Amino acid sequence: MKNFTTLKDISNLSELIKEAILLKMNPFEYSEIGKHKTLVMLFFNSSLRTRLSTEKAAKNLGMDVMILNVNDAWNLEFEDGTIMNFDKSEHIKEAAQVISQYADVIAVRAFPTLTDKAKDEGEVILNSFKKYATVPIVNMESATAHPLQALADAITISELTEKKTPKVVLSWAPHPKALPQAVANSFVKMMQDLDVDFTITHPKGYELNSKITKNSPINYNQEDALKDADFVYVKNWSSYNDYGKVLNQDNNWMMTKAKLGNAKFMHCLPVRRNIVVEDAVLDSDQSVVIKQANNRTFAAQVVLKQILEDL
Ligand SMILES: CCC[C@H](NC(=O)CCC(=O)O)C(=O)O
Ligand SMILES: NC(=O)OP(=O)(O)O
Repeated sequence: MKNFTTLKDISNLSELIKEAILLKMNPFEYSEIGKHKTLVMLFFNSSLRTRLSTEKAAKNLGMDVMILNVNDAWNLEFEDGTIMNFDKSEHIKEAAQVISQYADVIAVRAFPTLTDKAKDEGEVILNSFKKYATVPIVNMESATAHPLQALADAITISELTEKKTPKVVLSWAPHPKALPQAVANSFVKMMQDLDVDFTITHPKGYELNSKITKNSPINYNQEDALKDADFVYVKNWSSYNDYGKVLNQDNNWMMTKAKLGNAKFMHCLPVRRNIVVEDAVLDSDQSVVIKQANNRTFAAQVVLKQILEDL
């Protein structure tokens, strides 16, 4: 594996999931493979799970890890040809090459603007690192994708399903802020690659990019969509078509025990209790969010292992 920036970088999903589960059973089996190799993790935005699980994954493989909150360094310019006489001190061309000298692998988190759709869809930050860095790049959530989360989600469903083809529902839920579509996008793409009966449910106006949802069924009636679900994945996202807007905060879309039926509840975390999902769900044995978050380590570890093997 060269880079891990989108789910397209996965050559064999079922094998990757199996390998991740084996790593989970014996996390230090390959603790020599990363010896004298350095992972540099760059955060343009906040994180708890991604930061800690990816560092743990790297260290399980024997890697050294350096972490930089990029906003603590110089303000970076990403446009070519800019006369840099304003608030940007360094161009990505220099920054990416310099960091590449300190790193064997660079991981980047950079959320969308949610105001400039072209810039976000163009994945300017992530693709600038891919263009100017001279080492492999790992996406720790970019403007339109969160592949490490989606891989952990797939591992979780594969481990916990009691059926060959479980019914999986992605349900929108309200949130006080405008959030990215990245997690939802990658989950949709991942479910399209798994043997699941997949449905998306959200209010009108929250359609995700149709180039991603393709022919996955969309049901505007949440209750109907949730019928007989085995896994319910809840996530808020802001409008794609009315880009970055919060059109609806209807708390009738909050996930409740009554709606959940016998399904397992999934969420990438962090989650707003009693806005996105009621306490009773999170505090029940139907919630698998803690197991799901644990699988972030092994999603990152199997990706880093495959990148290290191809260095
Ligand atoms: C893994 C999720 C990261 C991010 N979530 C948030 O920004 C939540 C922020 C909040 O609830 O204040 C998102 O929705 O993409
Ligand atoms: N799920 C996830 O990526 O969590 P963090 O934003 O805490 O990294």
